[in-house]
Amino acid sequence: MEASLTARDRVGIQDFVLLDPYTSETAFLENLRKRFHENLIYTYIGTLLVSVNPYKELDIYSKKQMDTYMGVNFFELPPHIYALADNVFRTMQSESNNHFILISGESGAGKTEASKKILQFYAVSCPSTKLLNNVRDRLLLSNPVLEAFGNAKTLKNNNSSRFGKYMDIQFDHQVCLKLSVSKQRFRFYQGLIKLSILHQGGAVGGHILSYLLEKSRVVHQNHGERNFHIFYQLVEGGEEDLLRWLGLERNCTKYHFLVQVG
Ligand SMILES: Nc1ncnc2c1ncn2[C@@H]1O[C@H](COP(=O)(O)OP(=O)(O)OP(=O)(O)O)[C@@H](O)[C@H]1O
Repeated sequence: MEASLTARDRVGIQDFVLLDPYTSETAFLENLRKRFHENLIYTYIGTLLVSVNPYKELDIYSKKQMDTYMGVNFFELPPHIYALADNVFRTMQSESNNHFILISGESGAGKTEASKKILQFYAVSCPSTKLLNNVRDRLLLSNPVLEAFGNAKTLKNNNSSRFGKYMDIQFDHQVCLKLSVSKQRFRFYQGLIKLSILHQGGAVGGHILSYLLEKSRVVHQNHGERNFHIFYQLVEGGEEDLLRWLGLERNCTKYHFLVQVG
């Protein structure tokens, strides 16, 4: 596997545990900056993964990349969220106990995207049966719906999650994957992914629980922020019959609660 590491992958230090001086915040940030300039957004601190939001599409989430990280020892390849996801999954299987992935960071740091990348990785790498694919598809496809009703533009993030989310997928006879994304106050947000082994077998099902929805946003948005996406999607994209039935006009500016944007 060493052969697949390029000179670019070796920019800076891949694992902060090896950073010298390891207590220096300046050296820490300089290492992150150096790697970020090469579009290397991931760096380890041991088994912890530090991610810097690139705010642009990087070609690092392809099926090929997923295949590369499947079943490979954690430190053999450059740091990646797929390496972390794969490591947790395999450790869970070998140890037959529960594991968690905790995702935290400030608003706009990329937590929601990270949790989606992990789900996408499991969707490809986990054992597949017809029933399991059904559960997997529902979980993945529910994201746009949940984001429509629970996400909004804020000053820090155009697609900020304004609610907490708990997801639970049970894989038939093999594993049970639990995903919990909880929203905390003061614009700090944490995601928790729990993986737990069930008895050996096929897909069982799953459920999603949402909580702590920022309901006040419906009637009040701070300067420069917006209401939940769904209102704009409805007014701009709803079918004529539906809008007529709801007594709505196709013009967001007609509605006070949708135009509090500065
Ligand atoms: N790995 C990534 N690659 C490319 N763009 C990314 C990545 N992660 C995040 N982004 C960009 O940053 C934006 C904000 O990320 P995200 O919504 O995941 O932040 P968040 O930490 O969940 O924020 P909040 O707490 O406000 O919900 C995304 O809409 C996307 O445009």
